[in-house]
Amino acid sequence: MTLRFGVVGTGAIGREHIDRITNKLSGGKIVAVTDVNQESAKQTVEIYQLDAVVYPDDKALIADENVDVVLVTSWGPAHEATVVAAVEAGKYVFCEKPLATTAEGCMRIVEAEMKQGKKLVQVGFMRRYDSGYVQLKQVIDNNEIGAPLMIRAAHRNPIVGENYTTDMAVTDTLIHEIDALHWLVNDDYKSVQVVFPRKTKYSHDKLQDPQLFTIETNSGIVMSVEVFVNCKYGYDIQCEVIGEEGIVKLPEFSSVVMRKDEKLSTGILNDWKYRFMDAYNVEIQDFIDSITKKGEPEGPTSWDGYIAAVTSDACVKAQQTGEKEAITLQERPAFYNEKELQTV
Ligand SMILES: NC(=O)C1=CN([C@@H]2O[C@H](COP(=O)(O)OP(=O)(O)OC[C@H]3O[C@@H](n4cnc5c(N)ncnc54)[C@H](O)[C@@H]3O)[C@@H](O)[C@H]2O)C=CC1
Ligand SMILES: O=C1[C@@H](O)[C@H](O)[C@@H](O)[C@H](O)[C@H]1O
Repeated sequence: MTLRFGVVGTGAIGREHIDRITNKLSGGKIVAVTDVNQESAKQTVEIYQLDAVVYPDDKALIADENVDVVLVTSWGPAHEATVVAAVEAGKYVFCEKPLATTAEGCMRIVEAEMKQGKKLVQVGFMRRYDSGYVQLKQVIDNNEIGAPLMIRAAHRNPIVGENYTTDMAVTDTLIHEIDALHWLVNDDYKSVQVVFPRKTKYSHDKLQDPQLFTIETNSGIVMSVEVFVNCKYGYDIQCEVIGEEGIVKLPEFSSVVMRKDEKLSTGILNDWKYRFMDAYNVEIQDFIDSITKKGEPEGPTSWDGYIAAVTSDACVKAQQTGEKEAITLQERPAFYNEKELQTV
């Protein structure tokens, strides 16, 4: 069985996912595309030589009975309307982060999905498919370092654009740690506080950079997460979990070691695309396989999208107040408890 994808948003990551579904993965095919920029949609069909219909908007694409899956790679604020419409039409959905820009929006998706009586939606939190994170989780789940007590993490981008503002350090960037860290330790968040260290001269007026988030979980694990998006030297993701009996850390990205000019050096990547390339491949292959073999996606759910949105709202509030802000989730519906999420 081949899953037929309709893509909403043919920008950067939309095209990358189209490329991987068409040329690298198995079991999927692009049959429809749309973009508010119709030229971009048409160009995409040409560039990737797709046998796909170009639709004027997401509604027309969702209505196509040849579309089994709606791949949502438009801008964040547009996600909710497309996902709700696709779910109401009974289509599977793979939605890039954020699932919706508000917790209420995510809850509307949760409700629409529960009404359909089966899981249809997966959120693009690809770190759960990164081999380093998967190894970290196995070590923690096997109790090899005892109970986790603290996490030290860092999310560093070399540079961001002029339109990237202080809140986007949360909604665009920290959101990946928000999803990955509670998943790593099987715990829910309780509170968050933010401090702003001395600002780098490389940042602009509307961006406080770097930022340091202290997030506490219900069991008392304290997570210190740095977001630094003008770090200059490269794209760098760090995560170290300190347990009662040992410490486990993400591996460094593998690169050759060079001896030259009296120096021993190794490369650092400069872009998330390369750092998480394998994770995106595994993530989307797993999405395709779980639907074709088991009838529903098994990756991050709409409820995970909701957790991320509630936490993200609290982090943005904490940026504004400077106070410790509570992170309060509604009770998890049994619908999202059915089985443990599977990853690679
Ligand atoms: N998982 C990850 O690591 C990453 C996730 N993302 C997420 O993917 C999404 C897209 O990001 P990019 O591709 O970088 O942005 P982009 O700006 O390159 O592409 C977005 C495309 O969506 C189109 N679009 C916007 N609203 C639309 C609508 N209502 N209907 C149809 N088309 C619409 C735009 O015209 C544009 O072509 C964002 O939500 C972003 O946060 C982006 C980069 C990495
Ligand atoms: O999702 C992503 C980007 O949108 C974001 O801007 C980067 O900070 C993240 O590292 C990347 O994974």
